[in-house]
Amino acid sequence: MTATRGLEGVVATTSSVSSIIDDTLTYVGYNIDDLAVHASFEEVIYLLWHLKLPTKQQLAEVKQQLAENAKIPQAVIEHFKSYDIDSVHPMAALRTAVSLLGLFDEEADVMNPDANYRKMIRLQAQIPTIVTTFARVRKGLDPITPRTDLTMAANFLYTLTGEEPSEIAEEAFNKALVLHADHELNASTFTARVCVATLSDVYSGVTAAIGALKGPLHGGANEAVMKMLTEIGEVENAESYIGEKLSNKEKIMGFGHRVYRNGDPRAKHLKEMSEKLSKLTGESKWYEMSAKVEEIVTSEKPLPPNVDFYSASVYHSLGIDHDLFTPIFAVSRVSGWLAHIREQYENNRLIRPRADYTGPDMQVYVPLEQRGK
Ligand SMILES: CC(=O)SCCNC(=O)CCNC(=O)[C@H](O)C(C)(C)COP(=O)(O)OP(=O)(O)OC[C@H]1O[C@@H](n2cnc3c(N)ncnc32)[C@H](O)[C@@H]1OP(=O)(O)O
Ligand SMILES: O=C([O-])CC(=O)C(=O)O
Repeated sequence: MTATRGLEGVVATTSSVSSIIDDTLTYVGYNIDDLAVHASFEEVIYLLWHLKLPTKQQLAEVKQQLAENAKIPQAVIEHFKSYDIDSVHPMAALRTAVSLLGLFDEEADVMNPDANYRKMIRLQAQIPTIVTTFARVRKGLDPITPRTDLTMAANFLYTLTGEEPSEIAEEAFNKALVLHADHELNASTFTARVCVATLSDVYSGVTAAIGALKGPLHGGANEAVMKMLTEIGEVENAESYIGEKLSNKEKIMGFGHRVYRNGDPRAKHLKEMSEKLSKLTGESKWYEMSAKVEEIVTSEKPLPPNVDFYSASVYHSLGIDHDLFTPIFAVSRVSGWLAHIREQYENNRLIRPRADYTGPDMQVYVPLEQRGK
């Protein structure tokens, strides 16, 4: 048995949800470039869960179901007030809150497809509310109940800030949600599938996935990109900052990808949005600095930007706190996790690979009292 480090190139499942072939990303066969320009996030949710685009009526129904289920239990809000909220990363809070949600769901362990679908709606609807409620509670502000007449993109920004977003802010946020929704067998989706393949419940699968998304080699990279841009500070510092990192063999956050070789097709849409928004806010330096970093990195190494790189300046321009960037990734990606969880249940087999043992062999047991200090 020989191990493939990081399972690179290993095909671990079949899936009809999304594909990456020759650097082209599709959701159920629809090119991400079309979806980014034309689709609402709600349409994408329906597409990923039903493997077809909704009719007008189906879209209206799913929107209504999501809107009606967006309120979170008061106990989750009280829970946010029960610890030192300023010392907690919102991804850790989200991971725990989603697990907690499961305790208030009478159907948490009911495993039939209809009950699972109702849980999918509840999780998709409530995760955005958890994120914005956490963000407000830690600022000493009252949580805002989501409105039933707003899109999911608008509702997120509304429940975060208390103000209805501008058209351009809603458009940018919707596009970000569409672009992050699913991505074949990425680390967090794989985690979700491994978890539910034991026939564990949907809440366990999503909680596990949030834990995997949190890391800076995956979803956590968008916050790390913003940290880097903040450290660079001004466009003219980019050259020396990046040069030093590269010569120290340090990773540049937001660059590189396990699957894409010629670039992440999502990045150009976020780059365009980043430029548009940073001009609009009069703070063009974040876009300019990002573009400069891209120019420097790509001239040194064959490492194009990934989805996390320009999403950082997009969210910053929308006035969002930097540590909420990865939770926003989860707000979108939960749609993909749930689609994969559903697919896993439909054709389940336990996921249990092998390890190539490299530890010591033929050891002789020494009694405790003979082992020295
Ligand atoms: C939504 C997402 O999850 S997108 C990815 C988000 N993560 C990041 O942006 C973090 C930065 N990027 C990375 O760490 C990597 O490119 C990953 C994790 C995305 C992909 O990793 P892998 O396919 O395992 O590549 P691996 O880490 O083995 O790197 C291969 C080589 O490229 C280099 N490399 C890869 N990414 C980078 C980077 N961002 N900056 C500098 N060098 C890099 C590595 O140092 C390594 O060089 P070596 O062969 O000389 O040792
Ligand atoms: O697919 C991956 O490895 C990471 C990624 O880009 C994503 O999850 O969107």
